[in-house]
Amino acid sequence: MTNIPSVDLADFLSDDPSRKQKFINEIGNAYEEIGFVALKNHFLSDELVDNLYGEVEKFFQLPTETKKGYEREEIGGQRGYVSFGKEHAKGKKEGDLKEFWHFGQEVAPDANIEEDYPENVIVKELPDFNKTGMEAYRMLEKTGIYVLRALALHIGIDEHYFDHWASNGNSILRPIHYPPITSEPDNAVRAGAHGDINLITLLMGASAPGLQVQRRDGEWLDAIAQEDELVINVGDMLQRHTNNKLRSTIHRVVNPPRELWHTSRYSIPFFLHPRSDMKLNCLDECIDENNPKQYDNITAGEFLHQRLVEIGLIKK
Ligand SMILES: O=C(O)CCC(=O)C(=O)O
Ligand SMILES: [Fe+2]
Repeated sequence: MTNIPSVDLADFLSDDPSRKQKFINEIGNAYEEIGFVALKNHFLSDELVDNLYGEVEKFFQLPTETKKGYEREEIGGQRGYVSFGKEHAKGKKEGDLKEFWHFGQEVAPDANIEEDYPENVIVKELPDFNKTGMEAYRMLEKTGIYVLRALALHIGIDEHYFDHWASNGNSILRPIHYPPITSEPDNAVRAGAHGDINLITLLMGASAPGLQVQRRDGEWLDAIAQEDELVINVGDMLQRHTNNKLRSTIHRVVNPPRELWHTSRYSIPFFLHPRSDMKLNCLDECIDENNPKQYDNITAGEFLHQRLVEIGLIKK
């Protein structure tokens, strides 16, 4: 049982226009309401997911000193390792009870892209870590672009509008380790209530309990997906661009009950970001008399910078 609607990407990819439209309606309605769906028939194979989890668990088991050697504070942790407790939800002072890794975009040399992304950090101890991470990155990016096509049709803009912005975008794959809890955490939680920064998030790992999403009436619901489903939600950039038509739902990861404190939790979100020069200005299609323009104009790059300061990864 899950509290979030389940949708099937095979419907969108079908030759049957009514199945394609069914997918568009289901995901569009879900994103105007709860802001989350569980998606099956994405492009990640079970084998790739298993391999990635294997590599990620091995990485987080490395000695703390080794992991810290992969930390890149000068780029706000946008690549490599970010230590336990460093990131906090916007507006909260206690750090989240998590450590994580960031894989970023790798643009083909002939892609003719001006954007200059920081280099990925290579883990020397684990020969397959980076290769496996980037394979998953590609499959999640591909899945995400199809989801954005469905959303473009739902909004009433060209199906391929987002393709240019999302391909070679500033997306991040973030394997997270929430370690066992060893003492009373007071106000700290595994992940404090937040909205994601980016356009959409594709999450592997919501088959393990902990993730909760906030309904419009304030109620918190457990978001549990099937093993083979990705949980996909709208982030603040897309909410802003669609003038609140699509909802970036607040979510959090709660601490387990005391008898499970000794267990780790792993999850792997893919934060699909556009290129930094994408204008997030509210789309004309989403503005009318009843819903006037709610946000000032801003680019994705400017918005990201603001938020990285607000969550403690960049010092002003
Ligand atoms: O660990 C999870 O299930 C969700 C993590 C999350 O919401 C995030 O990193 O933005
Ligand atoms: Fe999140």
